Amino acid sequence: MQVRKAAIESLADILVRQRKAEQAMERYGVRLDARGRGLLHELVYGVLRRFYSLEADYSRFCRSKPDDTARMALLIGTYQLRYMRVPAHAALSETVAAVMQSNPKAGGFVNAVLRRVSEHEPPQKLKPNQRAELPRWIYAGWRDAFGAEQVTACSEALKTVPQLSLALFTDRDKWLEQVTGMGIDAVAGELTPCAVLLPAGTDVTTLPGYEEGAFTVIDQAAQAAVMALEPVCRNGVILDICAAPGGKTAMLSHRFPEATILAIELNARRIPRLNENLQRLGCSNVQVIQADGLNLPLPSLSVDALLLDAPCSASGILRRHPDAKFLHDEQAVETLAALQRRLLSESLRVLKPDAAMVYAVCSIHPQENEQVLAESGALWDMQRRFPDIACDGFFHAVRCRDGA
Ligand SMILES: C[S@@+](CC[C@H](N)C(=O)[O-])C[C@H]1O[C@@H](n2cnc3c(N)ncnc32)[C@H](O)[C@@H]1O
Repeated sequence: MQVRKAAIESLADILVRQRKAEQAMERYGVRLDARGRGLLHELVYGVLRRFYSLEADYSRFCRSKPDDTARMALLIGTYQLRYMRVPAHAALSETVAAVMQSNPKAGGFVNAVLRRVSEHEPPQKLKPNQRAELPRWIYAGWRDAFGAEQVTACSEALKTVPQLSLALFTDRDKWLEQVTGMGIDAVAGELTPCAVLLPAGTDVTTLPGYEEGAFTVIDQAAQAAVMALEPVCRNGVILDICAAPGGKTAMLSHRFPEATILAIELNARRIPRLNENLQRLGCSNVQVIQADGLNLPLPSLSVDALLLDAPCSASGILRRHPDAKFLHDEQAVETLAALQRRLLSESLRVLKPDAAMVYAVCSIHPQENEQVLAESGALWDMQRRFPDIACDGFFHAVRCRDGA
């Protein structure tokens, strides 16, 4: 019951107060043991991944509009009935007991609605966005930009629990041999020469080489953006703008050991973790600088290569962060796109004329992709990867030298 109560409170934080899932679960799951936290994660992320069909499911049986607490309880109750192996009577009684702790009056209503859910099949008729488990505006935007078939393929991938994706800094074949010898199901990723995929839920700290910094956790589509940065001259300066928590910084550091990497991060609270990660991963050629990417502390035409991994709406990584569906709306995407354009313009200012540059975002909205680059005055070789089982959705673009 305590786990369901924490799930109701976490979901209210995310869906009503627009807080991030990780922060909400940290707050309400603090008194739970490891097993309880695992169940809390499953309930909260499961509901966020399947929100639209769950809502359509229980709403059929509501005669009045549930208040926020009852709504969260109905979501987790319906999720357990449809997707978990919890016996129906336990799902009902535990969820009702949890909601009664915060709102005793809602118990009878939640009980009655969940009972009816348990007695019926899921609804056959769902709107396209409900079937895709996407907000209407994302569904419509992607359908118009990429076609209905592509949205269906993306949405199926976004409903899944992602595998663990690593970038290895050591010999991949040898490492894979060692890990598979331990009975762990690991395979090489296809998008980069250092990518490895492991089953969802694998504890990275138990893998060989963790202590020695032999790998970092980073999706292989994001790795491909780093690999797209062309080699720079020895002793060159590479700027990594928007660097924390440092997955791409670490890759840059290992890929270009003779360069100096300047890792620029605005948010002071994210810098300790960035430093810790870089230290653990043995990145001795990185200098971390707290600065605003909109006002870089560097002269014009001074850097040899640059990676701009801009803040974005995270639409490509909804399977990892399903809360992002509820944290951004169309207006927020426009605001982010305006920021991305300004970061791009400042990046271009500090680049040497013939320098290499990659623009990257973990969103696939055209507004944050090609539309950001359209007025940059440069030509770009663009790559949009749609989310699938083996990788996140991601966009990166390499500046073409002859367009610079
Ligand atoms: C997409 S994340 C970067 C992920 C990172 N590159 C990695 O691979 O681990 C975006 C980061 O940009 C930072 N950021 C946002 N606005 C910024 C700005 N104006 N200047 C520099 N960093 C900024 C955020 O604090 C956040 O850490």
